[in-house]
Amino acid sequence: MTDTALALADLDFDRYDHVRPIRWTGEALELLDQRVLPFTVVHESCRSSDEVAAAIRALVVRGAPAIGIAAAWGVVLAARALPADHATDAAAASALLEPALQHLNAARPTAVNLMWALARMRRVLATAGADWRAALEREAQAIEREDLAANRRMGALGAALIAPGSGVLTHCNTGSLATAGFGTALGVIRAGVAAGRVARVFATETRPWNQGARLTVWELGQDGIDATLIADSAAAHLMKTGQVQWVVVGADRICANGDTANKIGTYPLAIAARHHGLKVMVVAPSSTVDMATASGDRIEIEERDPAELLSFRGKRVVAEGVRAWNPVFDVTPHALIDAIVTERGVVERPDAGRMRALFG
Ligand SMILES: CSC[C@H]1O[C@H](OP(=O)(O)O)[C@H](O)[C@@H]1O
Repeated sequence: MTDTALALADLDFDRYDHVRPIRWTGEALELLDQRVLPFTVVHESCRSSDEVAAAIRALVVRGAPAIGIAAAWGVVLAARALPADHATDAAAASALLEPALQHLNAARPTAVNLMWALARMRRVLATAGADWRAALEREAQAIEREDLAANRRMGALGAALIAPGSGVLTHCNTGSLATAGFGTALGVIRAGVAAGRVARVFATETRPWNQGARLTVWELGQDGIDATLIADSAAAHLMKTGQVQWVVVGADRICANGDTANKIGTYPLAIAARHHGLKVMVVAPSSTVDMATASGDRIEIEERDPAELLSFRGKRVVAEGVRAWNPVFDVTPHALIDAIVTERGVVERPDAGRMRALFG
């Protein structure tokens, strides 16, 4: 039974939301450039859907929910770029905007939140009246608002699973930087710390892009939450010491049977956790659940430029002529996951039947 007494009634959410990756100004989409955090805080201003697609592709904005939100605003920018007299109704606009939506959709292949957000914007175009431009803006605002509410609820639900005095290991960045705020797995950690259940936080560096080393420990530090950084390769050794009881991670796509695609390195963490008797919690909003994909072997795993492995901040760190392979996600089988926490509820020991019971 999941205790929702951790409904965070007394949690000061503003204390936990210092960074916001996305800000709509009414004219442009301001994106916190995560490529240069934590030492440089600079925003990239996107004034077209193509600029948003390029920013998603380049990881200016990253994190499954955040790229869905950014893409939704990209559709708003594309609509604003249509000459006022050019598309008089939603049907005409839908046809004219489709190339922009397809370009946004192609920015990154693994996080289903991107496709989910664009499908919501298409539904608006298919049903809106003469005020379709305003309807698109309202939908992008709703997607962002719903994500923040989902993260706060998941924080409560996930923290309730963690016994007081526990240690938690997290991977990649799943915080305010990857969402509309508060975070998914980091939201559970924030709630767990606030509720006195999480006593120790460890974060992996998360090679090669170092989301953990550059983003997670910085983001938690903004909240005054003490986190210990470890090398990815130290995770199993840490588990052996008994300092952690949970591995808590996010997701980019959760399949109909509970198989979960997440940042590369999640799969070996789950294997090591099972070997050492730790539990694995996946935390993601229902916008990350893809019931149309039966199992993890059908997920397209993004492979990025090998230069992300061969160089660091533009400086080559490997001898010339060396080849690299750079898949940036892997799939954790549902059998290695103890709980999938969503805003609709918790699926414990996920399998196809238990996923269907919650997601239909
Ligand atoms: C709540 S973020 C979910 C997910 O997205 C991250 O990937 P990336 O940094 O490449 O966008 C990572 O896999 C997180 O767990």
